[in-house]
Amino acid sequence: MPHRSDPATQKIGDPKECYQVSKFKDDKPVHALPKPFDDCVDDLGSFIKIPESEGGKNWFSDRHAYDIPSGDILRILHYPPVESHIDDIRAGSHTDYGSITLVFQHDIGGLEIYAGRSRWISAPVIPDCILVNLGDCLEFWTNGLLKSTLHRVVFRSNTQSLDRHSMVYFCEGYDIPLDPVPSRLVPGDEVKMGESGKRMTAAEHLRMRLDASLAYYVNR
Ligand SMILES: O=C(O)CCC(=O)C(=O)O
Ligand SMILES: [Fe+2]
Repeated sequence: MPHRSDPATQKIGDPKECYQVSKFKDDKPVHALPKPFDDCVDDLGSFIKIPESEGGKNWFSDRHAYDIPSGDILRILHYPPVESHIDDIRAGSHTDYGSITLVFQHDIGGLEIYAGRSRWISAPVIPDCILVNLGDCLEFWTNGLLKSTLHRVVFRSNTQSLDRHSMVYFCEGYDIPLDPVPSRLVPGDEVKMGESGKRMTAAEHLRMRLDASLAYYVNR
């Protein structure tokens, strides 16, 4: 089913295809968190200064432990070349839904990050580098101190006729409330409520965003 990254404005889906791998279970192959993520979650906890009595530097890694349920996905993307296209967009503007996203680009660029005031800046392909995007859950957990990055993928005139490939690892929480973390650096302690009347969780947020991006096709 075509996927609309920007369901509010896109009529048809993104001109792209992808293959997604979720965590394997019960002795079937499993995907551990990529090393860069493992290496940085503890630092994030220290940076936010969560008291040790409240989970401290392990606050984030505890919520991304491998053996608890999560919606983690490895998405393998192929953006085919197009002869003529309606607009210049290979993937519509969107934020990612989870905590952080690791983007592995290869050769063909096109990823752009929204810099405010209608300006988009290019996130070029840097050899051997992984681009890290912050997602919605991190914005909720830090009550807006860290921003979920609006981004998109565009055609470049010199590479429009070429295939583009990328791999993206989405770190998603699951049954984890999206309340602000207990830190003096994070303003407010308001609890975010979900549609069920219970505290909104990362899984519920993920479901809502996925439903919104696919609703057009389901309701047609
Ligand atoms: O292909 C890329 O470089 C980014 C893709 C992306 O932002 C996404 O799938 O959420
Ligand atoms: Fe994205």
